[in-house]
Amino acid sequence: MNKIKHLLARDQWIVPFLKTQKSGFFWSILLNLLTIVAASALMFVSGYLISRAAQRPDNILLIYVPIVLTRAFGIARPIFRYAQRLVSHNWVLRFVSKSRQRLYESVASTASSIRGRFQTGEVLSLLADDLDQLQNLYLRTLFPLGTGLLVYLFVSVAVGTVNWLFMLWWLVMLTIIMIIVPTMSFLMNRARVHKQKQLQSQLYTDATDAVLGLQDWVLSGRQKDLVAQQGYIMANLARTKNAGMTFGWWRDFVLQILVLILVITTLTCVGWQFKNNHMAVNFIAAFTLAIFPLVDDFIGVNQGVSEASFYEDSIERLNTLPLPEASQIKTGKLNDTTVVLNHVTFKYDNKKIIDEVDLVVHPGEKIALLGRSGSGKTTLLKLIAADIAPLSGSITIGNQPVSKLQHQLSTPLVAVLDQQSYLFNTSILNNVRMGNIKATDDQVKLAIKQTGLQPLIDSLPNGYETQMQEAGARFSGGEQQRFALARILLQDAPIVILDEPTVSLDPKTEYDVLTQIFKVLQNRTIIWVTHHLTGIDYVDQAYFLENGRFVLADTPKNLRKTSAHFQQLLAMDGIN
Ligand SMILES: Nc1ncnc2c1ncn2[C@@H]1O[C@H](COP(=O)(O)OP(=O)(O)OP(=O)(O)O)[C@@H](O)[C@H]1O
Repeated sequence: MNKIKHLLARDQWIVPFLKTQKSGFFWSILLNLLTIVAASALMFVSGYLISRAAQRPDNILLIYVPIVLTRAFGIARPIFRYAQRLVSHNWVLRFVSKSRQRLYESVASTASSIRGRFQTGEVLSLLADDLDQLQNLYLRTLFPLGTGLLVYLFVSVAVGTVNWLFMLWWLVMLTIIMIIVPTMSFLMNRARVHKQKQLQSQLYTDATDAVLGLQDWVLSGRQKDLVAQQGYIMANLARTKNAGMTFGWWRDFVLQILVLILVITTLTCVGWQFKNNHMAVNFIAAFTLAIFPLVDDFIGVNQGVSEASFYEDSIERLNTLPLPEASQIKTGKLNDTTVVLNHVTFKYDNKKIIDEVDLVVHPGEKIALLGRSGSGKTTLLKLIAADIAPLSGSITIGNQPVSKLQHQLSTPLVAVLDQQSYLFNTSILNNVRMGNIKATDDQVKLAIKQTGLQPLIDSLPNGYETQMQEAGARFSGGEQQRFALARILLQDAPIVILDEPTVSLDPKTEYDVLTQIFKVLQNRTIIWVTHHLTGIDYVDQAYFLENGRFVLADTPKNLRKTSAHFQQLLAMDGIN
């Protein structure tokens, strides 16, 4: 329980939404209460009517009024139920829609840092599973719990009007049914729920891993091992779920017994209370029958509270995500786009990756970052893109800290073209338009033309409407990168980061794509990480990074003359 309190105290997903959407929550609980009251009243009046109709009526009104009331409550109950469903589902769908949007923003705006902390499967699990859990938190736990507490008060007062001793008995029984049993079942169920969530998450992670590495499994002839591995987790998950269902069955059975005790004692007590009153005898069946509609609510509260452990983990995991800064107010455009790194240091797990680096990149300047694998090139890019923050030193663009800037501008400041462009199974136009969804068809077509793709488009029977197929499989690697470049053109970001965008291409295509990139981005700042020297003459400065420090920096022209290392690399790449 302390854990839940602690979680809710620093929660950024549930509590803020509840605070802004109080009225919907209130109406849902009120309508739920009215539904239960109408159902209970219907049974009460029906019980009275059945008993009363067995006696000779002194006055026809004694029969007629209950008949009208039975009709009224019979109609009111489904109406309240329907209205409650509308309000609660509308409320919850709004929550899910807002949360999904926030989750996507959070993942998109800090993709690199998320990639460092979560595996792809975990992110999928967050998207698919945890938000569904939170949807259930409202529908299955918070709404029934809110109504349950109101019913608790309402019934106690109603019973108190008949007999205060009997009210005490009801209070004891309701406390057991609505507080003690749910709390116990929550505590008993917790470990199992935790295990189920872990298995579910592992299933997502392993399945993602398996899909990404499917080719390797097939090539190594270990398909059976793959199936066995997944099967083992699935069987384990199914066992845990079955255990949960058995637990739920027993809990509901105990509840039914408790309700039965309540019904029998009510029957006895009401019978005793009215034993000397010929007229009031008719209320015995009425009081007893009125209890049954309450049972659904009692059981609902119990189920909801038992499942609360599911939400615990989901809330915790969602709260470990960074806040989506993209939703902050966006203002203006930056005039000066000089990038300045001043004594920047960065560590991963106490290992210094970037060590007191200084760098100035002027607007429109093109630089290349070279160095051995693991020397810190990508880390430097992430620092400039504000995906990670330096341990010490500062990174500014136009004299403003990059961490604040990236999300405050109305147009993106930094665009990234990396090794693998993300293309989707939709038309060419739609894929490129993702760079700027406000772009007109003509602007998208112009961007595609600038990247040298017009002859390809002209050769396709469906032209711009050609479907790219999953991950852009319809096109070659070089063509895919050109489409990604067209997106960047639409983005209009003054600084473009190139993280080995041509690494998977053959030398000729690599050179052609790089030529196109530097041609169409000639007015923008380019920071390019590369291992190859193909296209190196397009940059103004080349920086060599070693152990997190620049060990060499000059124009390619000078390096050709002065650096034996550079000459060696040129020779390795077959460049004169
Ligand atoms: N999320 C991370 N957590 C811990 N260590 C990391 C993380 N990302 C990178 N590193 C480590 O930081 C060092 C620098 O990594 P980085 O990706 O910046 O190198 P790189 O020069 O871009 O390498 P490559 O050319 O192979 O892409 C490496 O030793 C790497 O193992």
